[in-house]
Amino acid sequence: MVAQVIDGKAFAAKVRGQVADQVAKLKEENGITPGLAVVLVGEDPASQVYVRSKGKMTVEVGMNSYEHKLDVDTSEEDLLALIDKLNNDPAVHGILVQLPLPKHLNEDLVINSIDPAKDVDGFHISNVGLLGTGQKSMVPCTPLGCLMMLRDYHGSLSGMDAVVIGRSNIVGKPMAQLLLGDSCTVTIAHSRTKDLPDVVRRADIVVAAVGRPEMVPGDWIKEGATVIDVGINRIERDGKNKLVGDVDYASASQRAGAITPVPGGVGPMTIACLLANTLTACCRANALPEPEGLTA
Ligand SMILES: NC(=O)C1=CN([C@@H]2O[C@H](COP(=O)(O)OP(=O)(O)OC[C@H]3O[C@@H](n4cnc5c(N)ncnc54)[C@H](OP(=O)(O)O)[C@@H]3O)[C@@H](O)[C@H]2O)C=CC1
Ligand SMILES: Nc1nc(=O)c2c([nH]1)NC[C@@H]1CN(c3ccc(C(=O)N[C@@H](CCC(=O)O)C(=O)O)cc3)C=[N+]21
Repeated sequence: MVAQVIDGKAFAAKVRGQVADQVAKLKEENGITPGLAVVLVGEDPASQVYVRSKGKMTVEVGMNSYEHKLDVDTSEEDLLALIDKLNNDPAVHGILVQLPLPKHLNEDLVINSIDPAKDVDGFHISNVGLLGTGQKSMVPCTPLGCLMMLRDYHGSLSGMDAVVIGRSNIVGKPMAQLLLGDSCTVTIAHSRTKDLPDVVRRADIVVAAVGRPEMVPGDWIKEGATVIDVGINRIERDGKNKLVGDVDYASASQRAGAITPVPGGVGPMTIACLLANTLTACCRANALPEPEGLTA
């Protein structure tokens, strides 16, 4: 079997188009422009690339983008003061603090100081709790993007066996919650999982969020399964820098029914969902109806 490629890049462009339409409507009918503030501490090159790309796409859909670049040795006090300012700024509907933060900053403390209503990453404990109890929340962008692609491809996910490899707070755990919410039978695998190949072989849906280049080979994939590859790994091959996922695409695409590529799969959907979340936050802040099809 040769897998159908799930084109995250094209899907993301469609989602951004929907967001742009809604933003135009908000401006015209309500005189409101959604605003997204992105905070970057330090000069990690990969983070700088993402932040630039987020800023560009924010402006492209008609939103205001506020970038705050702080020195690598910024104190916790100063960072918290900035977040407080953004929490109280009515022009800012979404706040994203780029992770990882430099070691001297307490990530949990920083994230939990963001107003949950503006927490477009969905990382605040209050949003995590709301998601876990099936209540309306801000849903983390990467898992939301994966869910949108799965729903688009399958329609209903009800009753499917899903295996999520990885249990991080930003991808694995919220992904598992969303799949459970769509009535999958969910297994969360991690570095201590016994017989990982056998666990993965049972899955109708495999979501790989590990951070290990091409660690999932094709022969772990059940014939016809859907594979969502979250991994973003930079490697050197044949003297060239390459971006590869956590799944060995060449072999997995010979067995899967559908698969997301890297690049051009989950990554672009993450940014599209960040914009969708900012729009949702803006609508909620103004007691306006929420955009349809852009939330979980
Ligand atoms: N496309 C996108 O938009 C995004 C992509 N990413 C990418 O996704 C990947 C995962 O990110 P993130 O969740 O933040 O990573 P973390 O490092 O926080 O988590 C990795 C998880 O993988 C598990 N793991 C590690 N080694 C193995 C192994 N050999 N077998 C099984 N499980 C293992 C770990 O288990 P344990 O808990 O036991 O240590 C952990 O739960 C990275 O490549 C990252 O770059 C991340 C965010 C967004
Ligand atoms: N607070 C916070 N929220 C995040 O959502 C967050 C974060 N911190 N820290 C880093 C990770 C990673 N992440 C990606 C976003 C887009 C692509 C993306 O667009 N990737 C392109 C390729 C980009 C390239 O060429 O480097 C693709 O896969 O096609 C990848 C990764 C968001 N993250």
